[in-house]
Amino acid sequence: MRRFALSTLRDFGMGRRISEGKIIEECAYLSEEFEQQEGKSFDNAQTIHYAASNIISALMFGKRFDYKDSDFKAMVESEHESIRLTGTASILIYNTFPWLGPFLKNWRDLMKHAEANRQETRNIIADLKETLNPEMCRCFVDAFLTHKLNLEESEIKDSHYHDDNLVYSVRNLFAAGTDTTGNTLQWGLLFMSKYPHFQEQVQEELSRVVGSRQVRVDDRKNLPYTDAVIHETQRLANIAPLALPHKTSQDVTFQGYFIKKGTTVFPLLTSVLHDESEWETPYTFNPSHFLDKEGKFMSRDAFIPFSAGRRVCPGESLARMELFLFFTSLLQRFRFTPPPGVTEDELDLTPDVGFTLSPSPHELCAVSRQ
Ligand code: HEM
Repeated sequence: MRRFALSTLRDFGMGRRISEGKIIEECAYLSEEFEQQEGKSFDNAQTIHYAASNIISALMFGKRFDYKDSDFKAMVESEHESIRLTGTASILIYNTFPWLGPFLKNWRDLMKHAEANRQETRNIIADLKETLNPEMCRCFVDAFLTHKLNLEESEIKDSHYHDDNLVYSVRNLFAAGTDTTGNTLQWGLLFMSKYPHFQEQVQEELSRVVGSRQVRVDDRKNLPYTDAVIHETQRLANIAPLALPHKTSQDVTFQGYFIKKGTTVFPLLTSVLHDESEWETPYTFNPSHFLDKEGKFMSRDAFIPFSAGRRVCPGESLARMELFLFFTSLLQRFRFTPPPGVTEDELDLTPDVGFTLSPSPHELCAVSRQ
């Protein structure tokens, strides 16, 4: 999937087309939803996932969805549930003994969610096919279909560009791009509520450097403290602890261990992101991990939440742009606090374990700063 999906993304120009503007527009919708809570405590998980999902939707389908659209909500929630199920013990056992699948409730639920999501994707693709104009590419689906038409006209057979692969690619990108960014942003707001002195420093820097205007990607270089807080959020939250399974393409000896060609390998990102020999306080939220003595931003080799090498996350630059703009826009507008009657110490950082790590269900207040 990776090779042709990436070349389609390149044809479509992921970085260029999903402009900063689209994310900024989504920041406004997200802030509006938060504003409507009038400072009362609420669970921000769904709204944040809808916002992240809309960026992928704009890329895949050329449009965003209303947060109240029931088909869209069902699709995002079903994707979230699928990722949770993928990390359950029974599905991990199924991965080793696939014949067990039909006997496992989680496997049957996972298949149900997967089929529902594929069907919803087929419906959206059918609408886009009806209005396809090869001269005017609106989105990833258009780029894929146009490439497919060109191959058919040149009578090239056996290509990867067929309908099933389009559905699977869209689903993979949708799943990979929603929960990851959404969970990270949720962690960021939870850390800010738990550690208000870090939140105040971010807000002080934002007020001093940007003021009340909209933050732009270009501002990042002038916001070292905020950048460090976002990096530290990704490091400590460690939302993709197992990355994705890889397979060795040849026999290899690694740190004295022989690994046979064709062995499935999980690159444990936790072992790097929480490595005691790399980080001064590996288990504590500490933005200084990314700041030098003069307070300038400092990158670290052991910061690999997007993994590394040839299979590094292809959505990294998009995700980094999203995290920066969503996080700064929200902190400019709101102060995040625990619900009334709950102390900062009582905010629980135990993750909800699925294939990704999301914060356990919780509520926060978003108190308007204006
Ligand atoms: C905070 C956000 C994100 C994090 C932490 C993250 C992290 C990762 C990691 C660790 C992997 C596994 C790499 C490996 O195999 O070693 C991965 C793969 C992937 N990511 Fe992301 N990701 C994020 C956002 C995104 C976004 C926004 C997209 C969508 C454009 C995306 C698309 C993908 C895809 C398609 C793969 C699979 C690539 C393959 O099969 O080789 N990710 N991501």
